[in-house]
Amino acid sequence: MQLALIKTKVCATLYLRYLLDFRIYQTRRKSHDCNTAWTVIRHRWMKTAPVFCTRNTTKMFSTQTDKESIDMSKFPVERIRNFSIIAHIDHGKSTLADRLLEITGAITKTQKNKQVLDKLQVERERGITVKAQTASLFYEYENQTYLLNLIDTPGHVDFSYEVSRSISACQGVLLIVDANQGIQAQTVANFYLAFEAQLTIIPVINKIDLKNADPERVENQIEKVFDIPKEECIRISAKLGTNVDQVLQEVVKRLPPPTFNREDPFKALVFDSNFDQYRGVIANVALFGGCLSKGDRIVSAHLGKSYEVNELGLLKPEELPMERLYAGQVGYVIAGMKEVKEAQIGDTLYHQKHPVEPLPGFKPAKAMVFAGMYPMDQSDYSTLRSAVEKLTLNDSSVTVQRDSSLALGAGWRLGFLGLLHMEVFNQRLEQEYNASVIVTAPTVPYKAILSSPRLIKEHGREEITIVNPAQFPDRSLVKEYLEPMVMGTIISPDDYIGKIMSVCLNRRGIQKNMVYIDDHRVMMKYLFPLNEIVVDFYDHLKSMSSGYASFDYEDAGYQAADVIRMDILLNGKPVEELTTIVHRDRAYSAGKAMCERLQDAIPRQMFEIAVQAAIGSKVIARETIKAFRKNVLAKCYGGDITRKMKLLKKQAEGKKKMRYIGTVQVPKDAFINVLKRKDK
Ligand SMILES: Nc1nc2c(ncn2[C@@H]2O[C@H](COP(=O)(O)OP(=O)(O)OP(=O)(O)O)[C@@H](O)[C@H]2O)c(=O)[nH]1
Repeated sequence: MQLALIKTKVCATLYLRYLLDFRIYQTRRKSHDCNTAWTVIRHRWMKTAPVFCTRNTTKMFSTQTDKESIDMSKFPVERIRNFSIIAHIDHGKSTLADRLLEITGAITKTQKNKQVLDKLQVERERGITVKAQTASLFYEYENQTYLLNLIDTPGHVDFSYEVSRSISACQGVLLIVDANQGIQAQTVANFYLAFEAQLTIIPVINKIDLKNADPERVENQIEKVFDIPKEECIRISAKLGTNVDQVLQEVVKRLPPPTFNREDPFKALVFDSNFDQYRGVIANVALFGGCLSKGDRIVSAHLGKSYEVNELGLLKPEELPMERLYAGQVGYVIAGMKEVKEAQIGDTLYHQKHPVEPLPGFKPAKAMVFAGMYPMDQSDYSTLRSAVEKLTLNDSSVTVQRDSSLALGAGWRLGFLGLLHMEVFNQRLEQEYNASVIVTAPTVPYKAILSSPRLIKEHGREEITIVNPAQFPDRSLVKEYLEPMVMGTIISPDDYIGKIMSVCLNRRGIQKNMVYIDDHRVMMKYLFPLNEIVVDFYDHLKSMSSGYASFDYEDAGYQAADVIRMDILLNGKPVEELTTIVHRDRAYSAGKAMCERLQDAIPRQMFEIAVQAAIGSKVIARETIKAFRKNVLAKCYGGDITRKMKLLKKQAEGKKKMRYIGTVQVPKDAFINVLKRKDK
């Protein structure tokens, strides 16, 4: 009795302290935003309250720890919500995810926890999500505990396949739109991914705390472009926490629970996978039926290999081992897989004894950008090889092929999902493995329909894919070349329409559609050859529109193209790494521009350098890099002109000889810089 009295007294004191805290917090922030303040207070309360309160009181303030004891075998599927956050880059997915984790008590609110779901160093530095992360959150709503599985998705076009797989593990999505920037190209692309998967979409307008925020305008855009009534939008500030609690409530109210059955045979979708040095592959899975226990034998549908489950559990976001996972839940599985290639994103897992139809939508990652990668110093080859091997263990979407070049030595030809993917890979090599590499200009995969019986026999088929321009077959051996196309979406303020159209035309873009999404912003659809946009199109678009235009693209298959191979010769010797594939109509201008850029990029040397662009044996452009010239006449004061002429002639002969035997030093960064174009 006395103990109960003490407990009540302490609780009352604490309560008063927190009320006081609440006032102080509000005044300090000079804001009247009760929700934000309440979130902070509630969080502090949650940390101390369980010590003093009875179980019923604690239930009001859900903590993660007491939920760990929940018996998942009895947890009803109706109280599970699987959802994803999708948005244009930088619209605040990771920040909102962090807030949701804080509210549900999965993490504490400290500065260190910024971007908890963005685990890679490059992610935190660049502020982009590269690998999707998952967290299971327990949330208390109307005296019921809900299990909310949040799947954070990457925000860049390069990773749209991962986004599509994450989405297929969900029943609904939060579509985040920045209250200042409004709908951007990637918002549209992500919306359609969710819409086509028939998911419930909750539009969330973020960053309402910004001075230039105009949530009203964004709501109108959402209504116009996506046909979602503007009343359904939730206005939040993920940074301050404003209305974030409402987001969780709406997730519970609006999203349907998964409809999967525990009695069905076990079936799970792999929507992400990571490699752990000590434990092997950790596959993130969503259970579409049945249940999975430790020790079960499972099979991956794509490779048909079988494994024994060593460990499984929930992600909160750290791993929480469990004995079993049930239909409707999302978690991780460790089953002795040695490479991420064994747990490919989109693959299906099933019980060895109960085979099932694989889930639809699986496609192996498709590399869209290829580049050569060589060690800066050939003696570092083996160190770099082990670094590349380790990184590719963790990223199944990178394709690796051995390659070697006269100028750069032994290396690899790597295939990436896109340019950002390639840059991130390089950055990780440098940061995590301290490797320094030379990367050649990226190219896209072309196709050729062969006509030469010899080549058809050699390849065993008529259609071949060419990922290295140096291996581009000659026109005379080919019926037709095909190039990869993409459907691009550009959203921009209408002030820049003229400039954007001329750049798109310059890049062989064909306009397919143009609509106003509000009074000043326009959305344009263009069909582009991938090659034209892969290197620097987005940078140009951004700079010409003062950063306002956004761009996204999706695969649009292959199309016949009149493309040819252009070689670059330095003093008559072809440099394989600079060979490119260009459209015939642009060969002259591209060749001239390449020569000019190389002239700037290659420093003057002791002998003259002829920089030439050639198609077959025909030289189409030429620039000359003048030699350094020692003043051989310095010591001739006055005197006979014939002596001077003799000295100059001797010098010229020496240079000529040197030109044939000397090797041209090409700076390493020239290999990528020469391909960047200047659009007018
Ligand atoms: N003012 C303000 N800034 C915000 C808010 N939410 C996010 N930000 C900021 O916006 C920037 C981008 O936020 P992120 O959460 O990294 O965005 P993201 O969508 O996860 O980005 P990607 O992972 O690259 O797709 C960060 O600098 C955040 O601090 C908000 O509500 N208000």
